[in-house]
This record gives sequence, C-alpha cells and structure tokens, in this order.
Amino acid sequence: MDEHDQEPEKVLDVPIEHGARTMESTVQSVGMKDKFLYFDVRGRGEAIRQLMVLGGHSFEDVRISMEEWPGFKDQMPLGQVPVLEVNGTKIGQSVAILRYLGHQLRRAGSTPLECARLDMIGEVVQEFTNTEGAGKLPAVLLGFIKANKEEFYKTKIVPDVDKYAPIIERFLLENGNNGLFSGDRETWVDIFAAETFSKLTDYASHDALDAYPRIQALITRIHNIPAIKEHIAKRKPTPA
Ligand SMILES: N[C@@H](CCC(=O)N[C@@H](CS)C(=O)NCC(=O)O)C(=O)O
Repeated sequence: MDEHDQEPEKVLDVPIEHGARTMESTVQSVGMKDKFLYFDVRGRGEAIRQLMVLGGHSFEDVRISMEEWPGFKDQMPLGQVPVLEVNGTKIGQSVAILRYLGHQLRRAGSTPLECARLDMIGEVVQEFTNTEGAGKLPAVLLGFIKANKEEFYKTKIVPDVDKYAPIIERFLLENGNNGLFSGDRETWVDIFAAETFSKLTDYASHDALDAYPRIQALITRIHNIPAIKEHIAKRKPTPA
C-alpha cells in the first residue's frame, strides 16, 4: 500500500468561524458605514436592505435615479446594481452580497453543510428571479416591457410559480414545522425567499400564493420580525 491508497482525511461538518459578528461590523468600528447602491425600488435590493435592518447593521442607502444611473454605471464592478461598498471594496451580484452579509451578521448556516444547503436554496430563489415570467415582472411594472399585466401574470408568471413554489415548499417542510429553511433562526435565505415571493402577492396577484401555505407562513413570519415590520411600515411605496 503506497501513500495514494491511504484513507482520505475525513472532512467534518464543524461549526464555522464567522467574521465580524457583532451588530457593529469591523468596518463601522473604524467609522465608515457600508454603502448600499441600488435603484429606488424593491427589485433585487430590498432583501439586502432587510437583512441589514435585521442584523442592526446601519448602512448608507443610496438610491439611484434613472437620470443619475449613467454616471454610476461605469463605477460598478459589473456595470449593474445592487452593489455593496465595504471600506472601498465594491461587491456586486445580489446573492454574493446576501451571502456575505449573512455570514457577517450571523444569519447564515452554522456548519459548512448547512451553509451549502442554504446556498442551494438561495440559488433556486435567484433562478426564479431570472425567469422569463416572474423574473420579468419588474420590467412589466416599470413599463420596460409593454404587456398587459393580467395576461402576463396568467400566461408567463403562473407557470414559473407552479414550477418553483413547490420546490420552495418542500425545502421548508424538510426543516420541520418552524417555517424556516434551516435551524430555528432566520437566515439570509429566509429573508431572500420571503421578499422574492411577497412581491408576487404585492404586485402581481393577491392570490398568487394561495396554493403555497408554507411560503405564505414564511412571509408572515419574516414580516412580523419587529425590525423588519418597522422597516416595511416606514418604506415608501415603490412601483416594483
Ligand atoms: N445577477 C445580478 C443582476 C443585476 C441586475 O440585473 N441589475 C439591474 C437592476 S435589477 C441593473 O443594474 N440594470 C441596469 C443596467 O444593467 O444598466 C444580481 O443578481 O445582482
């Protein structure tokens, strides 16, 4: 038996050492607030805002108008927003931002395996936001896509909901009956899914989730967390 035949070292699923885990991040402790750049809509930005609110993480909420956007676009790492700027480093891609903040604010899984399962679910939610139906709802609401909203809902959005919502329901059921995807503490994925699916009932059709009680319960749970409840109550209505 040579060295190649040796048993591979077992990889244990041990608790993760998180980074800055207090309400005040390391960056804020040296006096610089994180800057969050997005348009003045919920879109791909609101779950990130809610996660920071939940974690007590104060941030500069930069809302860019369409007129201002050309002046910002070239400054963004991918020419798009959302972007989180941390101590001069700009992070793009909404899921990367959510995952980073999830770890910083202790709103991620507590072992690598739990994190991987949450990442999987987060990627499914993100896939839903990239669909040709549900994913294009903001473009329809903002008038970038000319379509009859009711018709678009029935023919384009409902098939996407029928495909993705049962998967999400199953992931919620796998964690038992506490209404969360993992463990007993809300994570970035709970916030992300609740925000993504609540936009359907808020903007597309109030009965969009009638067949999905677990998603509805998740939304209710997240929206009743005092910090998020207050944030939503104060949030100005936006068209998407
Ligand atoms: N995959 C990216 C997509 C980002 C994206 O599509 N951003 C849009 C707004 S939701 C944008 O910046 N549009 C302006 C542009 O592309 O010029 C993410 O999830 O962050």
